[in-house]
Amino acid sequence: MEEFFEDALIEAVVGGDEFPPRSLAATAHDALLEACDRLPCAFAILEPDARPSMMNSAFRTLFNPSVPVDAGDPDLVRLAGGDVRSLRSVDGRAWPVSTVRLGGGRILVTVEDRSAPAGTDLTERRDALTGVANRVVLKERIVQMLAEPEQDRQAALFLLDLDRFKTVNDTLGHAIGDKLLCRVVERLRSTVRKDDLVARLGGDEFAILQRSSRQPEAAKALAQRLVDLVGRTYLVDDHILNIGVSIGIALPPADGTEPDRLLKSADLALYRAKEEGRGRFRFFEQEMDARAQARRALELDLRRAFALRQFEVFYQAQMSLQDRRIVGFEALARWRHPQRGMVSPADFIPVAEEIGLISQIGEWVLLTACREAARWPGSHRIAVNLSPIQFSNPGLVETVSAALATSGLAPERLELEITESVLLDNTAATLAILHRLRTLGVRIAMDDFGTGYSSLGYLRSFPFDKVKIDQSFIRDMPTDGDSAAIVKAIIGLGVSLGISTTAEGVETEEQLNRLRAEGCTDIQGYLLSKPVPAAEVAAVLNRIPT
Ligand SMILES: Nc1nc2c(ncn2[C@@H]2O[C@H](COP(=O)(O)O[C@H]3[C@@H](O)[C@H](n4cnc5c(=O)[nH]c(N)nc54)O[C@@H]3COP(=O)(O)O)[C@@H](O)[C@H]2O)c(=O)[nH]1
Repeated sequence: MEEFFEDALIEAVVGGDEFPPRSLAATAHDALLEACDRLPCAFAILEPDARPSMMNSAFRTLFNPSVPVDAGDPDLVRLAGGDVRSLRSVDGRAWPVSTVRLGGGRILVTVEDRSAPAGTDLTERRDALTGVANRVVLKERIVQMLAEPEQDRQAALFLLDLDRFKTVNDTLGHAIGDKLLCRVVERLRSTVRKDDLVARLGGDEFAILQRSSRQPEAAKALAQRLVDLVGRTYLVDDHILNIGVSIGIALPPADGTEPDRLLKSADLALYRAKEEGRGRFRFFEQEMDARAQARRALELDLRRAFALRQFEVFYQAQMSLQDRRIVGFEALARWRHPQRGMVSPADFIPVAEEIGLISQIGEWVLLTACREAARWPGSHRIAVNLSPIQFSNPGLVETVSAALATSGLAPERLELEITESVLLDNTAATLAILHRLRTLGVRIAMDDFGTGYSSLGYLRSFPFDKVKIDQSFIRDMPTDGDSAAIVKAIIGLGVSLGISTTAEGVETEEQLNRLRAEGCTDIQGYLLSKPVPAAEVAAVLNRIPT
């Protein structure tokens, strides 16, 4: 009874296609279907009129028979009548089958591995978890499709990537993640037509080969349905889960006449869909190829940049509003490339994060900044940015500790800036790392505050030393009432929590005066100084008193 009320409450709050809540019988039914999908054989149960009333995914993948409402699948009718002992799969191969008469005139049809044609293993052709076709089958189908006469070749290749699936897996565990994947597959299957193929390529990546003569309209309609359906709420073992899907679509022959080229085009379109904010679909466009090549060239240059010593660290002053003295500097990475010129970290840091170079760059910036700051006159603080990716590196605390030891910098002079996204994933582990860093004696600042999702909760979860107010609010403060109100609220929060506040991107005296009037403790921005090379730090210190 209690469970009913809880579920009814969830239903009222969330809505979605998985509600009303599933009963125990429905859950058992799900488990049975999942078990059937995992059996090392393909099977179906035929009604007396040869209508398949149940089939596992392997059977559907191989034969794709007419759906239950349609009694007319001729192969199944012949099989039920005992006229044939084999079935032809969608790729044209004949598969020997066994039949067993069940009660009520039903027939159990099974295709087992041992009865597969020579050289073919049923379990090797489908995904073990979800039962749908695997990459091998997908490629075969693409090859077949591309070999068809042009008028029959109308198809669209979809590549799908689930949004936020990793968070579910990481926070709730793989068992829930696996169940969620099976539910996603159910929805994909329910959305496609009989002639379409659903395949799992691994992890949370899926593909659909859609057959329709109405391209691109049919692909667009299916993509819209998929984004809507996959994005609806799921209830898995009492967990309410919300994920989304990003989709890239390639249309043959324009986007590829070879399977690999077609897959690549769909992949580039998927990449663009993710780049544009996820939860959407994109068709491949030729321009994506040029961009991908430019991006590959950037990656190659970035990989070489270390060996060629093209990185530098610039420093931007931070000033106390109480006495207008410099209290510290932020270390900002710079990449000086002989042909590209000075590449902005806004452009290369995300690429470095994606290709796994960020920890190396981050460590180098940290050590360089600590070494240079240790040589400055006075005891100004040095702030260094930490990428969220660096938190998945198990040696982060040791790296910081080694940088302090090697440089001789006093720990209290080092401030590590993290963004809210660090706390988004795997919060318990991240908090443990933050506490260990704090134990070293370093300060921890929350960067770009106000741009994330649940800023207030994060401020409660860890005793930050400083909050940096994102420069977008400072820029808009004089003209936009909402930004001014947000700045005021963040400063007020800092005062109440005893955390200092640094306004980023201060460019005018007007902004400075308003920030001081509101009680902001420090500022950073072009008004004081642009980021400068190490050799010019002394000049900044001479210009602005310390
Ligand atoms: N993980 C790491 N991230 C890094 C590192 N070095 C930089 N970054 C991040 O890259 C983003 C872009 O940095 P950058 O181009 O250096 O821009 C910084 C300032 O130059 C800019 N700024 C400062 N004052 C002003 C101003 O008055 N006007 C204006 N238009 N821009 C200004 O703001 C950036 C400082 O940002 P923040 O770190 O949020 O304080 C940026 O997100 C860097 O964090 C690195 O080593 N690792």
